[in-house]
Parts: sequence; structure tokens; C-alpha cells
Amino acid sequence: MATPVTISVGSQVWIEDQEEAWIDGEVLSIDGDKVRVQTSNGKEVVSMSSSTFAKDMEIPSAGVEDMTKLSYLHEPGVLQNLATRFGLNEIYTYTGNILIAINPFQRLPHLYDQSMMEQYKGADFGELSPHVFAVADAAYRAMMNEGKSNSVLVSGESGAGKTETTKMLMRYLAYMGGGKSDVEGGRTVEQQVLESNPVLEAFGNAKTVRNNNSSRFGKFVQIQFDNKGKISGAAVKTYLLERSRVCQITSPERSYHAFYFLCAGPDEDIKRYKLGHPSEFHYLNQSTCFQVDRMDDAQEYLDTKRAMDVVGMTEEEQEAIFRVVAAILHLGNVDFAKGKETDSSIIKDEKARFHLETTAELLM
Ligand SMILES: Nc1ncnc2c1ncn2[C@@H]1O[C@H](COP(=O)(O)OP(=O)(O)OP(=O)(O)O)[C@@H](O)[C@H]1O
Repeated sequence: MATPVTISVGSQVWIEDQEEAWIDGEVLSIDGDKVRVQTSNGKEVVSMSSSTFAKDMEIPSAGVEDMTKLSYLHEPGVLQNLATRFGLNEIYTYTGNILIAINPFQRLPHLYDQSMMEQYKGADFGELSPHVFAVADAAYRAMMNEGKSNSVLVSGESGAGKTETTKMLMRYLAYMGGGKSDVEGGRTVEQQVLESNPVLEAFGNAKTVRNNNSSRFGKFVQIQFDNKGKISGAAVKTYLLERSRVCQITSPERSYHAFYFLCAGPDEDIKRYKLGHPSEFHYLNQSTCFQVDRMDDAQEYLDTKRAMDVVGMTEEEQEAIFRVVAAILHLGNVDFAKGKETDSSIIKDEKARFHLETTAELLM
């Protein structure tokens, strides 16, 4: 979006900068499509007019809550507003009815507690500070008022905060649609909806370079409500799991959490599945990373099992699932050697045979 018309000598502008992405400055002179700028870090730089943008001098020092209020909706203007707000611990900003969330990379419990949900309940969109609960509330109320399904799309690059944002959306919808009427074996439907996350994350998330808890699949979460607005059911559809991660990983990444959780399980499970430290398994030891900061695999194993209980998986079903998880690890340790006949191969040694037999046992 070139704005040469509004730029003249003395104008405050943004120009591109190798390190800062954008830097502000004052126009010293203009020669055709070349603009000479004195930057705020004391340099004199020549910029093309097509990549020189007018700086909004009227913007409040705390930025604006809705970017449609910016005089210039160009990249440096948008980024400056988001950075200003982030500096004041405001991670959410609107652009009309779109919510932009900046990853704070720290827990902000006060932002998501019960009192916060109460505040946003029924408040008009835009009345309170931008928040993911406001989006969830607007979607919920539109559904109730219009009697039609509604959806919220969460997008961003890896590590941007989609998974966390989705959890907050679900938490708010569970809060709005919660009720004790639909209790199934001591578990409310909304509890089941929320507990589906740890189960999905155990089997579909992994540590990557960019995110210690990266979802390696896409998901469509459907929460069903009755005509009183109470949650009546839920369904999750998953897409395109990164399957290659099961047998191939590189440092400093990990495979899917479930493998490490199971290897850190209680002794009886380790014995039952004939497991050991992750470093003993080829599918895990291609990377030197076995541990993730602030993730206790032993505790996560118990939490995953508890979440599986809540969503209604029986003990037999859980065992069948973990048997497959263990079998995959053993299968990865089945090595082959060249056989006597051409193009033939044999099980390499006793160790490989042990893993092959264990795999067969586990898969029954
Ligand atoms: N609102 C938030 N509050 C606190 N921490 C957050 C928030 N959003 C994200 N984070 C932190 O950033 C990490 C990465 O976020 P998240 O897993 O949601 O990203 P993502 O967009 O789902 O990434 P991927 O596409 O790799 O799955 C989280 O594990 C968490 O530590």
C-alpha cells in the first residue's frame, strides 16, 4: 500500500529495516521515487517511496483496541499497535470482529479465571477489552438468538497459540453450556469435552523446534447444544496427522508424547509392555531429546489415563491402545541382516528376535 501522496519533507514515516523489520524516521528529502529518511536510531537511509509508509502520529500511547480505528492500516502500523499493546501486557487486539492474539509465552491465569468468564457473559462485543471469551460469547449468543450453528476459525503459524486459544474457547463454551442434567457415569458432558484435549495431545502432539507441544494434526471440534443452550454432545474430527514422525525424528525434536509418557509409566506397565528408557528404542533415539522442559512424562501418563477415563474409554480399550503404542516401539527395534539367498533377509540377532516376538505378543 504505497502512500506517496501523504509523504512530504518533514513527514514522519516507517521504512523497512533489516533488524527491526520497520523503523520510524523523518523525511529529509524526496527525489522521484527515492525518499531520504533520518531514522530514529540516528541513521540516514534512502528508501523507495513504494516501501515508505506514513506514520500515524495521532495514535494514543497505549495503542488502539480495534485496529480499524488506525488512520493507516498498513503492516508497520498494525505491528506497531500490536507491539505497543503487548508491551502493556495486552495480548488481544481486534480488527473489526477478528481477534488477534499474541502469544505471551507465560501463564496468565488472571486472564482466564471464572470472574473473567462472568464479566464477558452477555457483554456486547467491543464493550470490554478484546478477549477470546468475547469471541466465544458472541458466537454462543448468535447461535442462541438465530437458532443456527456457528463456527470460530483459529489460525496461525506453528507455536502462535492456536491450541491454547481453542482450549479457552472450549472452556468458555463449556462454562456457558454447562449443566448438571447430562451426567454420564459421574462425568458431565462439558467435562468430557474439555478432557478430550489431553487425550488428543498425548497422541497427536510432539515437541518440535518451534513448540514444545506442537499439534501435528488439524482438528474440527464440534460442540452440540440443545435448544436451551446446554451442551448435549461433542465430536472431534482430526485431519492429516504427521505420520512420518512415528518412525523418523531428528534432534532436538521428539516423537509423539504418548511414547515417552508410556515409557515413564508405573513399573507394572513397563513390565507388561516390556519397555525401558526411550533411549533404548530406535524410533525415539534418532533424536537426543527425550525430555521436554516443564513436562513430567510420568505424571502426564497418569493424566492421560484419567482423561481417557473421563471421555469414556474403558480399561480394556485403554490397554489395547497402549499395547499398540508399545508394539510400535518394539517394531522399530526389529533389525534385519542379509540372508544366504540373494535378496533375502533374516532377523539380525537375538535382541531383534525379542522385539519381534514382543510385538507379536502385544498385537496378539
Ligand atoms: N494464551 C496463552 N497463554 C499462555 N501461554 C500461551 C498462550 N498461547 C500460547 N501459549 C504458549 O505457547 C505455546 C505454543 O502455543 P500452542 O501450542 O497453542 O501453539 P499452536 O499455534 O497450537 O502451535 P502448533 O501449530 O505447533 O500446534 C503453548 O504451549 C504455551 O506455552
